[in-house]
Amino acid sequence: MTPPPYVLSQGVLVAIGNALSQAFAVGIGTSHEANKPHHEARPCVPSIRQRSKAQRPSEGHARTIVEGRWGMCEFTCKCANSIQSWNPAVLGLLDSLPYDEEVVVWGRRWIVKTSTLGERHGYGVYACEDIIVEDSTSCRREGPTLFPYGGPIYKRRHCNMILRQHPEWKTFALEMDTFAGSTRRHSDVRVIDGDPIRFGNIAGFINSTVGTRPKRKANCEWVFVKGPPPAPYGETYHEDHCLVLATRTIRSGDELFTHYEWN
Ligand SMILES: C[S@@+](CC[C@H](N)C(=O)[O-])C[C@H]1O[C@@H](n2cnc3c(N)ncnc32)[C@H](O)[C@@H]1O
Repeated sequence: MTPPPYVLSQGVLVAIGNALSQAFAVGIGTSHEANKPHHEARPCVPSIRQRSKAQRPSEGHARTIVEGRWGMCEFTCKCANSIQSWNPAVLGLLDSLPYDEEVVVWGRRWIVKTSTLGERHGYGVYACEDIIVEDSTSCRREGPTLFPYGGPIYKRRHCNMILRQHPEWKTFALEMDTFAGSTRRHSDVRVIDGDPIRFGNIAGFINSTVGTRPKRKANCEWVFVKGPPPAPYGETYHEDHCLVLATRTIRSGDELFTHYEWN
């Protein structure tokens, strides 16, 4: 015998309809917000970039630091044909760096303002919180990570060409492969264009101890590290990179200094 067709009352149908429409609305995130005017809508979920600005990198990350010395480079060359674009967010840097205003980079607070060296030497980077280095003599290269030295990477020969056209960029170019044992040819050595204005590279505002009076002591150092940066930055940036590490305890209000030839 054929079973009778299953008949639902109108009340049951309405109840099911309401339940379905509610479930669907929750699924697309509009249930109780749907009737609000547009400007009251909640902000969207933070992007990786927003999160990375506020997050301090994991210190447990094993670093393979390559011994060597890095310095700003001087260039001469002919002409440029390819200038790379670069997104500061891939290394957790800010799009732009305001002066005289606190910013958070890699989970620490900093301010960029006129250097203690004096106005004619431009800006410097100051800590807005204490950064403790436990044993500054024996752990020099194990100090806390401050932030990366970021920007588009060029081979030296291409950078030479570009800097010929833009001589104002040269003070921020950092050579990566200058350590003993590097097998790269001179012209293939990689150079980071770390212009802080164009690329949010806060490290580009760090001044040198060289020639300072009274003599400034270096409290940080940039190092070349094989492989990606510590989490969460390694998720989007997979290459070798340069980091700025604290080498001595830095107190809130101290200006960062490292040793590099700039003249
Ligand atoms: C990487 S930038 C540092 C940020 C720079 N003060 C600025 O505002 O752009 C290097 C330049 O800063 C200046 N500078 C860095 N260290 C210095 C020092 N010890 N004495 C004088 N000027 C210095 C020089 O003009 C140098 O070319």
